[in-house]
Amino acid sequence: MSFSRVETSRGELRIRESLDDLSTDLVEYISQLSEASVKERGVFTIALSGGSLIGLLGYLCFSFQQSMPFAFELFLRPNSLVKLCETPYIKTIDWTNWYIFWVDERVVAKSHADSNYKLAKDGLLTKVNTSTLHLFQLFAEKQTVLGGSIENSTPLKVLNLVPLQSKIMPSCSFGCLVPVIPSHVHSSNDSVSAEEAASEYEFGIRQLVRTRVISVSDISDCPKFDLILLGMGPDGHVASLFPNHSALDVKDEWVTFITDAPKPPPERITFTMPVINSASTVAMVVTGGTKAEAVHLAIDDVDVGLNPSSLPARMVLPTNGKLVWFLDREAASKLNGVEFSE
Ligand SMILES: O=C1O[C@H](COP(=O)(O)O)[C@@H](O)[C@H](O)[C@H]1O
Repeated sequence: MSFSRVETSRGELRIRESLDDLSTDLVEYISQLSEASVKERGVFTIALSGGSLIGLLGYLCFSFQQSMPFAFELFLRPNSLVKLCETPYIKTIDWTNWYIFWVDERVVAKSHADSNYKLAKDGLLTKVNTSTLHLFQLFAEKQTVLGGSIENSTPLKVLNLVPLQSKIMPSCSFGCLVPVIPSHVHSSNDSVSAEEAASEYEFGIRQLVRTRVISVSDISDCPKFDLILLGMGPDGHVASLFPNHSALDVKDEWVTFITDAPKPPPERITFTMPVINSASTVAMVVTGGTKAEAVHLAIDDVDVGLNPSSLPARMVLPTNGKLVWFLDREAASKLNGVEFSE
């Protein structure tokens, strides 16, 4: 089985043979959502989880770097334009219009190895910024040699970087060149208690809903993120919503806190289930055989027992949005009716 895509009552299943294929598919999916959202509303609001998910997003940076050599080819031989405009080379992401949030955060310093912010910063945000910085530096060097001006550089236009350039580096000062705009990165306060961090984080989100950076749900007052990316633990927890925990019952808050997570560290803040289920799209990204049983219980038509909160992942079902599962072969191995060829 190389790739299987199945519609179920528990969302769309996208099952890939290898982690590489899964990562490519996930990144392609995110860039399509980002493009559609930026076209429609001018922004893309994405909430990240921590854990193994972040490693799978690395291709977001790679696909960007991959386009660079072709940009150079175009720069030196303008008639290669057609080739560069073909996918996947034109597939770039409008990072400046991304607004980034965290679905959950561990209450530790931002520099701590357990911090979900640090994980995404090191594994994604810094890499994106470094790639772009290199791209601009290389173009600028070439332009100087050829006596041109970087402002009119065709590669920048083709790679859709001209708006970025005028927005954040009108003076061509590379020092401040970062495509992911720092003020669009909304992480929680790491110097206060879990309770305060949750309420501050919710307050910040409320401001952005008020100014319509984040949309509002059509059926409640909840924020409607364009995309919420969720991982899942082997126990079926999502975000920092653990099985049978009272945080699963919180309905009147957007962000809550816990001090007794069964998985360390114990203190965490997390989006509540109503916020998760108000997103336009929720992507559940699950890999590895240790999660196969939870995947089966969360997706298949089975009786999970009396209490739905025994499996938080099964409670994820956007009310007015889309649920998509990105699974590798191992994670999908216990699903009913999915056949794998050798
Ligand atoms: O503790 C957490 O765990 C989940 C799942 O992590 P994984 O490493 O098993 O993929 C993660 O989604 C969540 O953000 C994190 O805080």
